[in-house]
Amino acid sequence: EFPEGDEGFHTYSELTTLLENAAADHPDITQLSDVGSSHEGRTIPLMKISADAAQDSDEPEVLFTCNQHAREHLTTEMCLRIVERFTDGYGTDQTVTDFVDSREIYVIPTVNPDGSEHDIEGGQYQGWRKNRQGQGTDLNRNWGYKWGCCDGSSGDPASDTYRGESGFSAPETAAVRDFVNSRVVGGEQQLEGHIDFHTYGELVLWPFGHTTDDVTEDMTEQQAQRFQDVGRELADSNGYTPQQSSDLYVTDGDVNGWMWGEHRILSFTFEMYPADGFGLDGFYPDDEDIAPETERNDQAVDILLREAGA
Ligand SMILES: NS(=O)(=O)N[C@@H](Cc1ccccc1)C(=O)O
Ligand SMILES: [Zn+2]
Repeated sequence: EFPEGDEGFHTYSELTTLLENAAADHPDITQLSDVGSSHEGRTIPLMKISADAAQDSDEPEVLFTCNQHAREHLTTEMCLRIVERFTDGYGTDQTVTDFVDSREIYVIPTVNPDGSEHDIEGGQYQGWRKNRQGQGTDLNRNWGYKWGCCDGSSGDPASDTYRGESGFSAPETAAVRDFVNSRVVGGEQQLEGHIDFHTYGELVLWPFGHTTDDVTEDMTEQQAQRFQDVGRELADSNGYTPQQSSDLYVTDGDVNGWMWGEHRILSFTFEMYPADGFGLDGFYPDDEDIAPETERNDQAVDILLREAGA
């Protein structure tokens, strides 16, 4: 359970109930399923939001993933905000209605349910980041593009950036990989945009993380320019700072590298509130901060949905 005073955050069972209720209340525009199970056997839920959700329409698809890192609970609330806004707002909010009618929106509110539940064990924050496999794998170093290539992760199982034994050695990254791979239809990847939500630092990040080069064998100058242009527009909308992720620090095996490197999906990381300098406390904002700090990204979500159709 969350500590006293932080009841506004959703536990795994509470988020599961919220998703089930949203699907029951909006049967025509939602399809609740899952992408597989975690190391400890928890289902990793997948919520699809789209008009005629039960059909695979020929519309641009977008994915939002949250809570790769266990202690970053505000990101779970960010994904639940997206679910609630695009279900409750359908038929009343014009922008929401237009996107639900013209896109297929996929939301995974927790990629790391085991780690997230461990982090709040006994109603005390554990400061936990990784999954619960052995001493834990950092899911955001376990993706199979340039895995372990560039000193952007650790080979020490005790490290908080332990990359795992191999790319996709964690069942959680493998499950999301399998879902994204399944969206290649007729040789075409249907997903065009992705945001992976993290805390904290108030940043908009884009690939690549494994090199400080803007242009590589998998990123042309024009493609790098598009990441910069869209990244800056996203950051203008929420007041975050835009930058290539390697300008922050070098990482390898991160999700954005794989989404773009493997599938050419326009993939960003958002580091949410707070900005900086709070140490471990920065991962544990008050639940009074949930509404303002998730709504702060509504416009950015709309920008990504627009870009997916561009
Ligand atoms: N949320 S965080 O504090 O772990 N920061 C993220 C930042 C990050 C995210 C995506 C690519 C490169 C770097 C991390 O995975 O290190
Ligand atoms: Zn993170």
